[in-house]
Amino acid sequence: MMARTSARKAPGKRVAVLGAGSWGTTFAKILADGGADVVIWARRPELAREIQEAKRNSDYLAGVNLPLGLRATSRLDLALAGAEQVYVSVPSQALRENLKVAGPHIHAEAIVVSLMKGVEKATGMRMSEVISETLRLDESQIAVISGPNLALEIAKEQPTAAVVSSTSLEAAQSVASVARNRYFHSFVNTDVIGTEFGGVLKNLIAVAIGIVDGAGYGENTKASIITRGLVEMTDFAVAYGAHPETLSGLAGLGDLIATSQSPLSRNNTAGRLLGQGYHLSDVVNQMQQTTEGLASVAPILELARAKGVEMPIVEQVRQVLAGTLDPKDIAPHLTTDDEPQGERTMDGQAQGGSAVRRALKRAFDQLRNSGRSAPGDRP
Ligand SMILES: NC(=O)C1=CN([C@@H]2O[C@H](COP(=O)(O)OP(=O)(O)OC[C@H]3O[C@@H](n4cnc5c(N)ncnc54)[C@H](O)[C@@H]3O)[C@@H](O)[C@H]2O)C=CC1
Ligand SMILES: O=C(CO)COP(=O)(O)O
Repeated sequence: MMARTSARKAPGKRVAVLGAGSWGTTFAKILADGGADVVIWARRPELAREIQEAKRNSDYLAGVNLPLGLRATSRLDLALAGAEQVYVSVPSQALRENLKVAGPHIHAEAIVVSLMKGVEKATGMRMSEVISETLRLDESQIAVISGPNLALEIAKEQPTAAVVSSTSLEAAQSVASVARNRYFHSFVNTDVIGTEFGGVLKNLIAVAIGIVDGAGYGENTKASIITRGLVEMTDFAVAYGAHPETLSGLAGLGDLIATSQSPLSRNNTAGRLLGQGYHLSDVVNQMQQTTEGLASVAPILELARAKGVEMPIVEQVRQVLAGTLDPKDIAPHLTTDDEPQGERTMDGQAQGGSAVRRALKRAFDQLRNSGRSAPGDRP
């Protein structure tokens, strides 16, 4: 008689997810559905218990069944023991304090992956920079993931894609091979700056879209802000060393479209409430989940000033937040009146700003000289 071969699958890579909010929990599901052995850390023991025992997270993902193999704990040491990859999804302003506690339990060779889309208010640092500074890891141990990824849609297994970025292509590919399943596809690139800033900046434009929506403007206004917003995003990111192509990819335009159009977006929702005339304090009280865009406006404008980048839309978001601009006046003033009209008034990314033009020229020169394919999202 022929021996039956065992159908049991080899255990997947052991990974940890820190943060059991809507994105952390959804990402844990993505990883577990892709075959990884996942332990998620929740701050609150009762939430860890609910995920562990009922395979539910009713506060953040009502009605979603989580994978049976997903484990949860409120103990960082248990979540991180043996984890080869650590995915972090806490509010950006809380990253540093969380890493200080988690750091000693993270394996020396683990890859730490940021799922977050904010900058640290006090320092203006990107999340990968905070990870690098706090954990003192080699660059090849840090990756970020960004893209059009509204948590609830993905938790319902609606197909989408994202970009895994690391300065080490090998690290990006290693993460992408784990963060991938039948409904979630991970592309890779090595432009960490562009990928991270794409996620941060689209939040600000989504707040602007929400504001004009709430103020009663229609599709032309929103399309104008999305398009000009992309120019601001690209100008800014390129000034900090990003490839312009990244901003036209999933982590830039892709996420901008998803976030600007969806009522599931907290940034868009917060903007809409501001546009309807609610004060910032009321909006903050009403938002029960992380709304990164509200905290990012001030540090991003400061970083923009440091590089001489003009961001008229983001500047007007700041004024609405400060209560010094009536939401009805945010559009269609896509440029300020008291500044000279220069190349900003030209349309199209190639003419949108001198930083973009310089970067495009640099990229084309490099391509001509190297004969390699353009940087960007790769399968
Ligand atoms: N929700 C989404 O659709 C997506 C969110 N993101 C990003 O993921 C990050 C996390 O967002 P969400 O999971 O949506 O937020 P959330 O508000 O749903 O969850 C945040 C989680 O962090 C935990 N946490 C740990 N330390 C904390 C502290 N000191 N203060 C407050 N909360 C603390 C909370 O308990 C909670 O479980 C953000 O940077 C967001 O931009 C990225 C892609 C999609
Ligand atoms: O980043 C997101 C979608 O890609 C989620 O957007 P919000 O944080 O605005 O909900």
